[in-house]
Amino acid sequence: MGPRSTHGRSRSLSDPLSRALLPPEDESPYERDSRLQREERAKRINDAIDEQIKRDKAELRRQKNIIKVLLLGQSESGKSTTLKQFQLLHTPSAFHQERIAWRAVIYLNLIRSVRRILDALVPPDYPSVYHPDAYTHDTDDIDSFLHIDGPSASSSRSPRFDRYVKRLQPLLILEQRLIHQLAFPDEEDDPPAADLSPLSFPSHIGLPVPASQTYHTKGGELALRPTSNWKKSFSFLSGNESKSAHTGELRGWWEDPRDPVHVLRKCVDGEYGMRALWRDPEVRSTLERRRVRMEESAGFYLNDIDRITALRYIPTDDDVLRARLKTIGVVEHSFLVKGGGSNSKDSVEWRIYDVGGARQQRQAWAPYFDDMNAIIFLAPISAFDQTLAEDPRVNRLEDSMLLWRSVVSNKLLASTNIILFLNKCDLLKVKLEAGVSLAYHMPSYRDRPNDYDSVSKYFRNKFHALHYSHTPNRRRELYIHLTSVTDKTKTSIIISSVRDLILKQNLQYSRLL
Ligand SMILES: Nc1nc2c(ncn2[C@@H]2O[C@H](COP(=O)(O)OP(=O)(O)OP(=O)(O)O)[C@@H](O)[C@H]2O)c(=O)[nH]1
Ligand SMILES: [Mg+2]
Repeated sequence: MGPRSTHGRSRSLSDPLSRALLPPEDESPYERDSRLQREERAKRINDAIDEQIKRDKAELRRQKNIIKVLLLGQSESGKSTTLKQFQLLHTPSAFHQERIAWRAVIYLNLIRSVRRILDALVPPDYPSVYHPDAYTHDTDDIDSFLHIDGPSASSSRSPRFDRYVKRLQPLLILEQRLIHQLAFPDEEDDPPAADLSPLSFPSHIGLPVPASQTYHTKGGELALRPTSNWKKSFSFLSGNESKSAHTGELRGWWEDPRDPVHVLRKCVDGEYGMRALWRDPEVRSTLERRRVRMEESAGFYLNDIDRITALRYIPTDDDVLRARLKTIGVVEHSFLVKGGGSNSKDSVEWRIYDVGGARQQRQAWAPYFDDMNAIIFLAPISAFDQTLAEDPRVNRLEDSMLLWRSVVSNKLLASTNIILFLNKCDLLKVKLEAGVSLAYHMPSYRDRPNDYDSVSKYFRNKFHALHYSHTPNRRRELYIHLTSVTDKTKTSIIISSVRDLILKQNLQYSRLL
């Protein structure tokens, strides 16, 4: 069992019958009363049928010992990371086997961070530096980011930005090659070199192939459909895994000159290499001035450049949990857990559904609403000063709250258990300690203390109150956890308790039937 895609079951929103069912215009008061009574009776019958269908479904699931859990929340809230934690806990050997496949995603995350830094450093009126022609400029004629932004602007003319771009350009070409390899794992060869240019950075990757159903890179972020077989490309040691006849040593990708690790390694050292870029104090201060906090961005590996670019690098569990690959569509992952059925010896099949959280992806959620045992909703509370990637006018926390309100008020979910993860608490702590003020971004916080305990308590109460005032089912208990789902140890404890809770509620519910 493993991830598989599920197709959307669409629900028609328009009702062509409703106009035909409007009451006649010349209806008498008596006719109106009896019509309303008829309609009321019909509604009661209808509701009873709906309820019965739901019970039948639940009963069928119970007999088959299936538990279904839906992960919801905005993009980058941590849904896929939570799914990885479930996998790590219940199918650890499969998770470990797949670690190697994440190498390519982690390389791509690292390159994306480099590209984001270069994007942030590019001066507003800079010529199209990412265009290949830009590299023919006499670098001394081009103002650097240091020159344009800094107070000493008029005194220094440094071409450092251009030197970084030039030095790191092979990474940007490698990025396209990796995307192609992940998107088309069945192709033996690299795309022809001619396909790799011209490059159009920073915000739109010039793809070497026509836009495909398999993946997209809007905003420079890679996303793969669940049907894509991307793990295949990097799942083995370069296809030529073998033992050396002389030494008996394992031979792998590091011996393949075309492996991406070699290009990466060439870009690490030197005055304008990756390591120097990230350590450059002037780069850091420009990032700070422009309020770009790389440490809190998804897929952050800049503090691990040497380890990640080592010849024989194999991702650790933590690396895989931190890897960022945006979800599109719906991914289903299932596994068996011993015990917990109505008979304690039974195995229960768990099916976890991980959806895409970006705004364009949310219409795929509703068809899954009427058939779930529980929902785990993730709200990243560190995001109070950030805006959505898909719409920079919308504050992320505000979006999370609106989403939360619409989920808890949804009638289809009235009898579904809801567990709330107030996530990214590690980042929240760091942010508050760095002095970022919640009240500045959320005036309703007023003059309360800007420390982790007060802020997390405030959010807990806020989300709880939204549930209380909008739920159609006041008897539904809400369970709230403060989480950092990239933390393996803490999250495994939370997941175990969530799992036991869902099982208990499922048994209680089935006893009521
Ligand atoms: N530091 C930190 N990073 C986190 C936490 N939760 C998730 N992340 C990281 O945030 C990024 C986004 O997480 P995902 O799990 O991919 O988010 P998602 O909700 O699946 O996003 P979509 O697929 O776009 O809907 C990943 O790089 C995660 O490793 C957390 O609690 N703390
Ligand atoms: Mg995801």
